[in-house]
Formats: sequence, structure tokens, C-alpha cells
Amino acid sequence: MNALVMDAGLQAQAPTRAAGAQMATTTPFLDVRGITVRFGGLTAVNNLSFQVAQGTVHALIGPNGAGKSTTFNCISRYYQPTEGAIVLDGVDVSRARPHQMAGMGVARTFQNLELFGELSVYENVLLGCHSHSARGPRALLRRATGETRDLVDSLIERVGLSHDRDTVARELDFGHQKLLELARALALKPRLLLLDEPAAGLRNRDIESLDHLLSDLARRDGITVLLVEHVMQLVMSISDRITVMSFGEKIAEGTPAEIGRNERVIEAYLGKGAANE
Ligand SMILES: Nc1ncnc2c1ncn2[C@@H]1O[C@H](COP(=O)(O)OP(=O)(O)OP(=O)(O)O)[C@@H](O)[C@H]1O
Repeated sequence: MNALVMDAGLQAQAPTRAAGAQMATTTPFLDVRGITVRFGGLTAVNNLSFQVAQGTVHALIGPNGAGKSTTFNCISRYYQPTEGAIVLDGVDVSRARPHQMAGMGVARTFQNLELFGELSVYENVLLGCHSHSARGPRALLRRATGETRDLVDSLIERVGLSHDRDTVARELDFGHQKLLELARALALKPRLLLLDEPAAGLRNRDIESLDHLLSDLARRDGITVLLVEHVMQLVMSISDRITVMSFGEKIAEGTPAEIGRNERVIEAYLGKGAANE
């Protein structure tokens, strides 16, 4: 393997994780079919297709500006693709509104956080429960049921924030705010979890915990996880499959081992000729 690839952290760490190999025989949980997104004269995503099997971890990677967040925004319905379709568990959701996606079991986190800074960790997660509670957000904050409170505490514990349960969100560092966003997304009891750079700002120890948590969510809870991530150590360790984008197009797809030795991927990250050095 190319030494530069090792430097970039693109080496596969878990070649035995080949759950993605089941893809061909099962109906995909998420089916992105030939989506194109244009912003004026710029084609941010060009005829992109990929499929994600239920209960697997799938990563979307690529250099800056490759079109990853735009793709995410299409799947969570914040952007409308110019062409193509998005099919979730066999249902075409290409025309669904963003708020309808939560009801269909899709939760997401954002590259730039969207938390209630003045509210505590506990309150932020509690508010994440409102889509599956008959009570409105204000009523929920005032008088959550014992069951809801237990759920919130278990989620806070699961992401490792128990010691900060009553800390106001804006006082957490960026990495821990991202974990809080993850807990809040889990409060929706999602079937599909879309994570935009979940490891950004996390220290190595926290990245290891996140690695275990995401693997557990997929393999134990059956949640389908799609993540955009630049921390290759995490991507290579937890992903069943990886889709690589560059300049809006898919340039490679495969297991971490396949991606780690793919010459187009090496070139996209490190420049032409790097694969042969
Ligand atoms: N709302 C927008 N209006 C115009 N251009 C946009 C918009 N959003 C994204 N772009 C452009 O589309 C292209 C793809 O951007 P996108 O944010 O999807 O890439 P990315 O792979 O997520 O990058 P990064 O890793 O830096 O977050 C870029 O050239 C970006 O400048």
C-alpha cells in the first residue's frame, strides 16, 4: 500500500467487517438514485447513486467541496435535487418535507450545531423526544413522563455525557456538543441516522467511544447509519461500506479495505501521481 495513504489514515483497520457484502441480496434501506444538484452554474452533485443496507454503517467521504453535505441535505430533504430520486425503505421520499422525515424515522445531526445553547444537556435531549410524544415541547420540559425521563437519561449515558447532564449546552466543548446532538437525534428513535462529521472536535479517547457507540447502534439496534466524516481512523474502523465523492461525482465505492487501496481515491485526496509514488 502506498505510504502516503498510510499517512492519510486510509488504511483499512477491520477487513473482517464485510457486512456490506450482503447488499446485493437485500433490498436497500436507503436508495439514492441518480441525484443531481445544481446551484446556478455549479453542479454540486452529479448523477450520484448509492445504496445503504439496513443496520449497516455507510460513510460518505471525499475532499472538501466534493458534495457530501449537499447530498446529506437532499436525503434529509433540506435541498431538492434537480434530478433523481431518494427511496427510503421502498418509499419514494423525493418530495417529502424536512419535518416529515422525522416521522419516517430519519434523524440527523448538523456540521454546524443546532442546539439550544441556554438549555441543559438533559433539556436538549428531552426536546428531541417531542416528535414521538403527544405533548408539545413546552409541556414536555415542564412535565415529562417517567418513561420519557428514563429514555433521556439512558441516551445521555449512552453518548457518555452523564456527568454533564445538567450543564448548559453552550458550556460544553464542540466535541461534546456534537455528542449531545447525537443523543438528541437518537431521542427521535430513528431508523436512519444521518451524521455530519460526528467526530469533529473529539479527542482520541472520545473517538474510540463514538466508534463503539455507532457500531452498537447499527449492529445491536438495527439503526442504519450514514455518516459524512473526515476522521479516517473512524471511517475505516466502523464502515461496512464507503462511497467516495470528488467534484460532485462518485469515484469509488466499496469496503474500507477496497477503498484504502483504490488509486482514484488516493489521487483525489493526495493529487495526481500519488498512487504510484
Ligand atoms: N447553498 C449553496 N449555494 C451555492 N453553492 C453551494 C451551496 N452549498 C454548497 N455549495 C457548493 O457546492 C459544492 C459542494 O459543497 P458541499 O458543502 O456539499 O461539499 P462537502 O463535500 O460537504 O465539503 P466539506 O467537506 O468542505 O464540508 C461546493 O462547491 C460548495 O461551494
